[in-house]
Amino acid sequence: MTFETCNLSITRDGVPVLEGIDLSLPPGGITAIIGPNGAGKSTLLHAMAGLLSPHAGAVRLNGRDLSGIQPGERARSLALLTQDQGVTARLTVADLIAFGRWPHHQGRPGHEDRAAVADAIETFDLGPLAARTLDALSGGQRQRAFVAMAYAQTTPWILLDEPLSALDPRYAHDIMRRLHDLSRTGPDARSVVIVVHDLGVTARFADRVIGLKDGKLFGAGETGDLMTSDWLTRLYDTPMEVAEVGGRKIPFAA
Ligand SMILES: Nc1ncnc2c1ncn2[C@@H]1O[C@H](COP(=O)(O)OP(=O)(O)OP(=O)(O)O)[C@@H](O)[C@H]1O
Repeated sequence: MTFETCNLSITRDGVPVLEGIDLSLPPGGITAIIGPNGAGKSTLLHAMAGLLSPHAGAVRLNGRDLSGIQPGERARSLALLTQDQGVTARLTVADLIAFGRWPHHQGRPGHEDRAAVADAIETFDLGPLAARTLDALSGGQRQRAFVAMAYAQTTPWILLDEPLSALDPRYAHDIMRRLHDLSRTGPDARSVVIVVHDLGVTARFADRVIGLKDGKLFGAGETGDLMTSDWLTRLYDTPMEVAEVGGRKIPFAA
């Protein structure tokens, strides 16, 4: 199942924020969307999820225009985790994750739904926290629960808008490692698209990178090919270096 944007342009409040974005994402692996603040990363993710209608161009899932896919089928094809989920803090972790199954059961959960919730709780190591309410979790634990909710939707595509913000390195790496594992496990592998600011995490875990700048596609390709000081310096308009430590590339602002 490929995800494409064809000459995608998005206007918000009459102002163009994305222009002529052409992308083709193959299934599997992690794709990181990076770029300066205000470049249009969240806008692109929301457009890919069908929450913003294109001003021009199209988003295509497996060759089909997203606008022609019914909401139920869309919800079974892709899960979007936005920055502001707006759910009540009194919800338990297990209820939150079960909530993600709604498009599948519409209020009448069955065996498959319960199995998906149990799998998400196990995959994201949330067993000891399952009965806790969201307001009784640390920021990192809460983020993990939200990512698990997206995972429990068992969609081929998982779109995550800055799920690592406010996480310390241990939690950030923990979530990325889990996403990395589930994006390459055979026929059930999920395809993950993630908006991220942490370039260290990107260099380490992303298979592909999409760079956005001023609402335009700055570049897209294999992470190893793009993570160079020259490309990052031009993307961020600030001097960037890429150090190599223990065989790993570590980008940083010089
Ligand atoms: N709801 C909205 N209404 C109008 N304009 C918006 C809205 N949301 C975002 N924008 C504008 O669209 C542009 C792109 O914003 P977007 O949030 O997609 O960027 P971003 O790359 O995700 O930024 P950041 O890294 O700061 O989160 C910005 O100029 C922003 O002001």
